[in-house]
Amino acid sequence: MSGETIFAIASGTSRAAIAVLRLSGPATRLIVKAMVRKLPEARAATLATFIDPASGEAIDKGLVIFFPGPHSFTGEDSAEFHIHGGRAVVARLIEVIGGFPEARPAEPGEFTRRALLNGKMDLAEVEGLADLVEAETEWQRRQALRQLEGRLSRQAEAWRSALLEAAALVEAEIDFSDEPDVPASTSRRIGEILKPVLEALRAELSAGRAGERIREGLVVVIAGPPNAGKSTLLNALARREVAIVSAEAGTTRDLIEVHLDLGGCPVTLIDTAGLRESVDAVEKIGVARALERAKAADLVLWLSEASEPSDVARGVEGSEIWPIFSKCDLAHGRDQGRPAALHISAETGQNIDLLIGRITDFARAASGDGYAGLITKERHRKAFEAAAESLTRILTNLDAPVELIGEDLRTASFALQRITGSIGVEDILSEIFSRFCIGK
Ligand SMILES: Nc1nc2c(ncn2[C@@H]2O[C@H](COP(=O)(O)OP(=O)(O)OP(=O)(O)O)[C@@H](O)[C@H]2O)c(=O)[nH]1
Ligand SMILES: [K+]
Ligand SMILES: [Mg+2]
Repeated sequence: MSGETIFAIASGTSRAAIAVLRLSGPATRLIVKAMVRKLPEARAATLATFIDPASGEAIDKGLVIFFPGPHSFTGEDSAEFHIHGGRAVVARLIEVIGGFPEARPAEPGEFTRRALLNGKMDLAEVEGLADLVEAETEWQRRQALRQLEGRLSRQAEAWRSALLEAAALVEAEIDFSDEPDVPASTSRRIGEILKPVLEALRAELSAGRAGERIREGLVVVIAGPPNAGKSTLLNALARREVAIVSAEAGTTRDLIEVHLDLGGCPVTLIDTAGLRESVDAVEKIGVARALERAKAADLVLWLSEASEPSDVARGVEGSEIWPIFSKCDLAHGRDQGRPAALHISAETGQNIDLLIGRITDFARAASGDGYAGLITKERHRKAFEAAAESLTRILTNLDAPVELIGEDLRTASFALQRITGSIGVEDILSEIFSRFCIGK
């Protein structure tokens, strides 16, 4: 694989002042030299005229940076061309580089894949990088950067070396002792080594899904009867006209999503079709989708007009549901005496900021107030749980036969190794790299 030299525009496809083309692989030196006449100093941004080696014609003037392997992102020779971002410039450069028989366009995430294969990054760090590229809020950015910088990896490795230390004691017993039982001093020492690891694992697991919530964002669904003002509320919360509003019941059919950043906390707000028994085939589908999303939501804003009997959350039991009364600017909306619920008007803006404040508080609490623990994905949690389970078994029965202790140590160690990807990662790799963009 590393016999091939790959290239891609790493700066996205939209028009911009500057575009960055990335190149990595053994033919990098040859291509750079051919295009700027001489190999530039390593790792220094160098002004150069890029030429088409076939005709000698200038393509553009810009910066070239050469990163000799192994001290590069991918671990192999690589380079960046910073060119003007015009479509014709980019197209010509791609054409010329693609004309080298040694070079081919990169697959999504292929630069990072090479970094992983060349040991420049481990799996948890790659996940952090993918999350950083996708981060939309400050909390997501910070969490992703911590993982990219190796915080999760280092901790998993530290725990694993403690397990190896315990395993060495167990091995010594198996090799050198004829006794079926572990001497008390050895099992005490094993307990001393493993107890803090188990406690730390349990502390991490006690944060629930906070890290995953930060990564994925909280889902808040606006649901309720037709014409309650759901789409109007979505627009008010998003502060732009996202959904169509009309006096006609049954306006919204599809799910309409907006991404909000509530104090750093990512929230996906979803407007849905008004819930009613409909004979219209399309509206029926809309109602079914609305119910499905509401059931899976972290929070449902159940909106209805104060003048109407509130038919709270039919069919969405199970989620956290807040009854909210709309159109409180209308006279009949006010005198209903429903103090428990929030009365809002998207028309006048009454209590909209209060509602945003409450959703923000809910979202922040549900995602652990910014969370700074290690678990950001279900697979991390599964691995921690598996390790904790094996360690619990050992610590509750330190007098067990050494072979059993050894077996549990191996299981725990494997679980932790899956975090950094030193074993059993093929299934996870394709999932991760399918999310990467071209040029990363
Ligand atoms: N007076 C007043 N009218 C409102 C308010 N919110 C919405 N409306 C009106 O109520 C009507 C229905 O609003 P929509 O936002 O389309 O209601 P919806 O719940 O999305 O309706 P469906 O998508 O059809 O289920 C429109 O005519 C809005 O202008 C409000 O706070 N005050
Ligand atoms: K409507
Ligand atoms: Mg609507």
